[in-house]
Amino acid sequence: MDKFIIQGGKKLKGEVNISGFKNAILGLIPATLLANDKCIITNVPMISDVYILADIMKKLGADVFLNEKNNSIEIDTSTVNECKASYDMAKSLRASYYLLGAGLGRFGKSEVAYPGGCDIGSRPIDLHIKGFEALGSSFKIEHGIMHCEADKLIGDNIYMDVTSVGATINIILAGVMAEGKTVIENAAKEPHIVDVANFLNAMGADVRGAGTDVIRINGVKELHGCTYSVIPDQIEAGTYLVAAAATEGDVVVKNVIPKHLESITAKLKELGVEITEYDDSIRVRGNKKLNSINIKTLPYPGFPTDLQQPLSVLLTKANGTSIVTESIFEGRFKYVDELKRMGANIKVDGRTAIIRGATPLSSTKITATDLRAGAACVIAGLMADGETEVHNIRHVERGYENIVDKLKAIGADIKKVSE
Ligand SMILES: CC(=O)N[C@H]1[C@@H](OP(=O)(O)OP(=O)(O)OC[C@H]2O[C@@H](n3ccc(=O)[nH]c3=O)[C@H](O)[C@@H]2O)O[C@H](CO)[C@@H](O)[C@@H]1O
Ligand SMILES: C=C(OP(=O)(O)O)C(=O)O
Repeated sequence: MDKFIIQGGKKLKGEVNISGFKNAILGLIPATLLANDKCIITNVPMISDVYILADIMKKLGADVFLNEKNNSIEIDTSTVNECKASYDMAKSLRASYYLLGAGLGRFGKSEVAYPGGCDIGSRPIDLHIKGFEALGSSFKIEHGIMHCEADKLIGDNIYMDVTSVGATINIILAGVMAEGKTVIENAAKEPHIVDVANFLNAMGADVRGAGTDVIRINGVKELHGCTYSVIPDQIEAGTYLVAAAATEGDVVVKNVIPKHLESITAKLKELGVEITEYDDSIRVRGNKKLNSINIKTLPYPGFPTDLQQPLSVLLTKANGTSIVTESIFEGRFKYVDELKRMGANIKVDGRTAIIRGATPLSSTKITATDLRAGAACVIAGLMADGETEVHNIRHVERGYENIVDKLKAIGADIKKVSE
């Protein structure tokens, strides 16, 4: 098991380059199954979730070449004849459920073990199933394996009563080669949905309206390979913006789409952090005195649940009481116990955390309970006096490419060591 050792109190300064979006590439890789051809994807983040998904594609029979040097992946799925992912293949990541929709779209049949992923609360898939059934698929779970099967997929109108990113992507994957028109109403609008739709369109699909709450798909007979570049990771970018502010630093976060980051930059400005936006970068200058603020996580364009944990750490530095409401995942406050051990004054009541600041954080041993909780722990270590050990960093490595090198390059004192 590896851990991070961080000597806190260093102001971050310089430039950091943002990688491709984890939550987009995790949809794009399963989507390649629909092509029966070769796809080349660039700007791929080299993170453990990508390695695991690439391995699953290999086990399904695809020809996969992951090029770490130029952050690309080539996937030829013409050698795949069926879509069966066992428990051992699917258990370690949530995104394995996209194989259900992609396999159904390509073969009319998919068998995928119930997915794993971060322990951040219940992660139902009823809306995914509702969508597949509307397109004509049957569904059953046997011995932990989900089975979908359709003689023929036929487009339909699907209304989602809860806005779900995963279900929106999965229904698009199943619907692109369905006969006729599929309409998804109350669709999620996250940038990664637009990225998956753009990728599928580059493969010859006809998906319109992604990024709005009505997505219209005109089914096509077949898809072909393409070359495509993943959008920048707005959650990684938001994490570095917060880390810079938390250390009262001065950092330019490069290779971002500022529009995707509006909900976080607006909150940072409200806190009293100086933000300057350029075409594809954002400069953040921290401030010693911060105002307390309230945040509520919401589907895009609201404040993202994935940045709730990193931003909450910064709120321990703000004067007064900040209230954080987590409306997407009920289990996303586990990191609070770690912060309390560092001296934070935080009370959690159900889906709300009340953070009283400003409280300095003092270093100790802390443990990442999930991916973004891990990012929060790293930021806490950067803020604290003395040496902080962050354990269970495999969670962090699921979603942050080269985090140690990137932080070191902007002045952090952080290293990864084996326990
Ligand atoms: C809306 C939202 O912020 N989604 C986030 C969610 O996507 P992810 O796709 O994991 O989660 P969903 O968007 O599907 O879930 C949103 C909400 O819908 C509910 N739900 C979902 C599916 C379903 O079939 N039934 C159901 O009731 C969930 O319990 C949750 O409360 O986690 C990802 C990784 O952290 C983030 O990148 C996404 O931005
Ligand atoms: C929880 C996350 O990832 P996943 O849904 O892949 O578990 C995340 O990206 O914050």
